[in-house]
Amino acid sequence: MATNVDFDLQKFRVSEAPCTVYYIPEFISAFEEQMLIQNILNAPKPKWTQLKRRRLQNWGGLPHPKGMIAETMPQWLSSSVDKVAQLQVFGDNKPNHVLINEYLPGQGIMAHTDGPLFYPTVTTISCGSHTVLEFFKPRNNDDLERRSDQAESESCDMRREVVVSLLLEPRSLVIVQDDMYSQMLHSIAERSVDQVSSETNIANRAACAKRFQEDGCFERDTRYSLTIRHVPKTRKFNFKF
Ligand SMILES: O=C(O)CCC(=O)C(=O)O
Ligand SMILES: [Fe+2]
Repeated sequence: MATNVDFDLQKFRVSEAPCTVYYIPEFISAFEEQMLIQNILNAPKPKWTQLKRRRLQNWGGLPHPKGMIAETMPQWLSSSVDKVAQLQVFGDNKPNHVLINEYLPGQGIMAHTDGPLFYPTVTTISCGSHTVLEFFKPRNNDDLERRSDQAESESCDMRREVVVSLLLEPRSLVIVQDDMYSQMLHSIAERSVDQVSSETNIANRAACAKRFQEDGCFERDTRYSLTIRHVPKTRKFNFKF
């Protein structure tokens, strides 16, 4: 997909979802996808953070309310980050943080919000497999405070009603902003097969490949997601002796 200043993002707006979601299929090529997966898997072992039910890599620094100590992005990641930056969804800011999640079939992420640190924009490139990202209304104000690290330690997944779902195909980019970012929780169910039908209320289904237009069950493969965001507060590392 070519990206330039004349690129019309509005064409990719998911009008069936609350404000605001953009979904761009085939945002990266199959070659770029393979290179990303290869580099993710070649990262040094200490780059992985092992959670109870999935593992992740943090690039660009560790986000912190007091400011992120910024680290240079590796070359293999910066071309994808630049491609997203060209869409200008972060205004004049350049995205400076990438969280990479690995999901084996059957793995997911509990309902959470990404919090005020990155508001109002979060963008995600999917590699290796499709998945279904589900959005929920919060049950109360505390619910909106749930971060993914807290959600991870929750023992039971208290059911909420799905408001809307997005089908994220491999090589796609999804952009979530505004109320959809701040007023709803999102999660990926721990399933190895996703059922797609009119009942599953997938807001971007019309924008997906032909195979997803027919009702059916779709097996997940291993998925790597690159969540690319802008952390406004950064600081230099201080040595304290
Ligand atoms: O893997 C995804 O698409 C979602 C990841 C996510 O929600 C997060 O890391 O906060
Ligand atoms: Fe998230």
